[in-house]
Amino acid sequence: MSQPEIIAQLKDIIVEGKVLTDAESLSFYGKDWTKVFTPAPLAIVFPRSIPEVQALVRFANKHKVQLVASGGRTGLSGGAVAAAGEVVVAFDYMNSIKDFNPIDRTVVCEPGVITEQLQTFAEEHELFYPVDFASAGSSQIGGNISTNAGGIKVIRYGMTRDWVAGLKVVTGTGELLSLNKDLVKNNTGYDLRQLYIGGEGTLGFVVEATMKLVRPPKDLTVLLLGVPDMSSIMNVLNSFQQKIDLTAFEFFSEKALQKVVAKGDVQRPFETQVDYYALLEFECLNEQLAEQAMEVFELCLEQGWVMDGVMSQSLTQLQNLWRCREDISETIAEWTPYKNDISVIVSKVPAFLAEVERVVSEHYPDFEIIWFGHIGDGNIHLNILKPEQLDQESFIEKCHHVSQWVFEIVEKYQGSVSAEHGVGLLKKDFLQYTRSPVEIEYMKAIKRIFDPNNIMNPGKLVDM
Ligand SMILES: O=C(O)CC[C@@H](O)C(=O)O
Ligand SMILES: [Zn+2]
Repeated sequence: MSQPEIIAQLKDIIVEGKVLTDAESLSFYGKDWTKVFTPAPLAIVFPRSIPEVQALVRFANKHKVQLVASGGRTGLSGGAVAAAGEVVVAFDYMNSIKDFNPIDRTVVCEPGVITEQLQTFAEEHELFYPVDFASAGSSQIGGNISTNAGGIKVIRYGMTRDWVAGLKVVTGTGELLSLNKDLVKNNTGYDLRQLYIGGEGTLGFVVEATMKLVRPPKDLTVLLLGVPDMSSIMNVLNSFQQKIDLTAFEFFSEKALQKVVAKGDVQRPFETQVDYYALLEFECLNEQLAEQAMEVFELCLEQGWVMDGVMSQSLTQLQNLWRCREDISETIAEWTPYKNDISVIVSKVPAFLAEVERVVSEHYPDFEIIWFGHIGDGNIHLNILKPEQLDQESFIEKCHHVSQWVFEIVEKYQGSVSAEHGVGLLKKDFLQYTRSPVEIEYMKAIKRIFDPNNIMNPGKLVDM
């Protein structure tokens, strides 16, 4: 079937929604936040109902049309990129909250519901949706599920996976499956829901999700601490965790802070300049907890693990302190950074970091390195900034080369080459540092079952 014929047929299938083929839309919907791939989709379709999605998948199977699911496209691994004539399936019009069940504390969402929309809905009902990250204002629930989004509260609340009570999916053959039926207890064999969470759209589309909510945290307080070196950060984490249940424990380097402050919207938390900063958050429920936090803070000062610090006294101050950390990714985007999103178990972080630091400073002597991340759950974001005079291609080639050294350390420590951003196109070549060859074969076999014609986000995660 010719391309104009495919487009004409798409318009017949997506009756209620719309189909776009203009150059601007193709470019806009064909890329995510990686920005390194050149978008080249055939068309963008906007279904409005599950039957439309099913009809689309059946048509795509018949004519071997490749489909790429598209949410807010805030991904950082190229998982939602359409660079090879695919049809992008955007869920922007399947964006309503369909049901709320206060007894079960669940919300039924269409895939295009924006994360912030769900967070606000939960707040309006005196509840809380805890998966949070800087792109919550544009990312969509369907995308969050397909990438198993993490974010800044994982240490306390886990990843998106922990908040999915049930899923409706359309498989790669157009079958509609209702997975887990929102049950808390359901021991009836393989939990297929879990395959779609983090499946990066390679097994089919998430077309409805029942998300869990929880009681909101009370009296959140942030402590931002200046820390002389990476190993001290872990001592700080251990000292606080012995006494207080934390809702977040993040870190970033002085370089990262400098970039954010230079933008002009955020102020330095305190005058003292140190190499690293730890941001920790907890529910300051009573006087006793506040005193305990101060005691641990003083202990850390005495030990030389902390050089200076500030504790939030108001919601505004808490939000401003958070911006020192949350604004980093967007701020450094203008340097087209090469991103590493790596993790190990928390107890291995100090030794792991020491080795990665050594390799990075040896192999990137001339590049600016920005360290930050969710160190409390073992996840480090290592961003290498592109020098202005270096062209994009040579930069990526050099970074790819150094990545292998980093990933060898990841493998040695049994860590992950993608802690939360997903594999997509960017990390596909490095999957074997975290997954064994047999595991990868099983993954491919699973894909063949759900998507026998390899039409669902082909070329992402694994090559078939
Ligand atoms: O840009 C990055 O490398 C990380 C983005 C995001 O996961 C964050 O933690 O801010
Ligand atoms: Zn992150």
